[in-house]
Amino acid sequence: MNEAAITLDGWYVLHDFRTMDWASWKLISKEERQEAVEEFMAFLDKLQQADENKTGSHAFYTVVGQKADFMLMTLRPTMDELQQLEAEFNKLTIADYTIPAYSYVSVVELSNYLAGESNEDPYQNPYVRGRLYPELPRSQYVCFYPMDKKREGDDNWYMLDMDRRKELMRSHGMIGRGYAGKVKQIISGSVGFDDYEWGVTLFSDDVLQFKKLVYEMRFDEVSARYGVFGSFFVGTLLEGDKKVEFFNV
Ligand code: VOV
Repeated sequence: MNEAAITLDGWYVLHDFRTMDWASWKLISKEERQEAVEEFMAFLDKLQQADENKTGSHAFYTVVGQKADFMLMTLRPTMDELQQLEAEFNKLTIADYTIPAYSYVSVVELSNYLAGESNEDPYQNPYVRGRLYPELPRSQYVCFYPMDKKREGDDNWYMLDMDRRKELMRSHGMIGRGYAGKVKQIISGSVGFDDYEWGVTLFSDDVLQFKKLVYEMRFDEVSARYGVFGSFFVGTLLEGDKKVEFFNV
């Protein structure tokens, strides 16, 4: 049997994509809308509190295009907490005016492909902890897509031996490194949790860097031969006054 990579697993992640039912939203009174927005803002403040206490993290972005209107991404130490947050959101008045568009369930993951030999407990390493329990940045743009590694005929990632996969991942990492400081990536594993094997979430202040990075990776063997991709979502940060303005009609 082939050797599975050993993963380090961090916070659980829910990407929740919603479309606004603007027609229904316009039918209620201005006061009712204001109350619903205030209630939602209080919910977002509570999420922000968790970010500050480092007991979780979240990101709130619009989505450009017809796939959804906004994305709420939440990270928590347990799947149970994610479920509770999702239920809490669904019970808010604003949720009555949203239509579920897409969701993705995963857990932040680091593999051992490029890890050196060490006797220390990686879960105690501050760098590793920063990656597994990330404080999501407030970058201007987000990009999310799910992906698989192919299992077809001769192109089967899961039939490659460990050394070959290490070699390929090294090349992948080298391309990624060229985007240091420009794009922050969060890779979350979703085998057994959702329809694809990983969720890829990218953050940047320059939206064009998503296109450049994803395009450059397409030529790298890991993506060129083995990458299978789901839908792409791209959006802009909702922060400060923009959060409330978004719901103005
Ligand atoms: C911003 C750039 C960037 C950088 C620096 C980077 C580096 C690295 C390293 C060093 C490693 C391996 C160790 C680990 O950390 O797990 C990975 C791992 C992974 N990556 Fe990556 N990746 C990036 C970016 C990046 C992108 C844009 C994509 C999407 C691919 C594309 O074609 O659209 C991606 C995918 C992945 C996946 C699915 C995995 C897990 C694969 C597995 O089989 O386990 N990744 N990645």
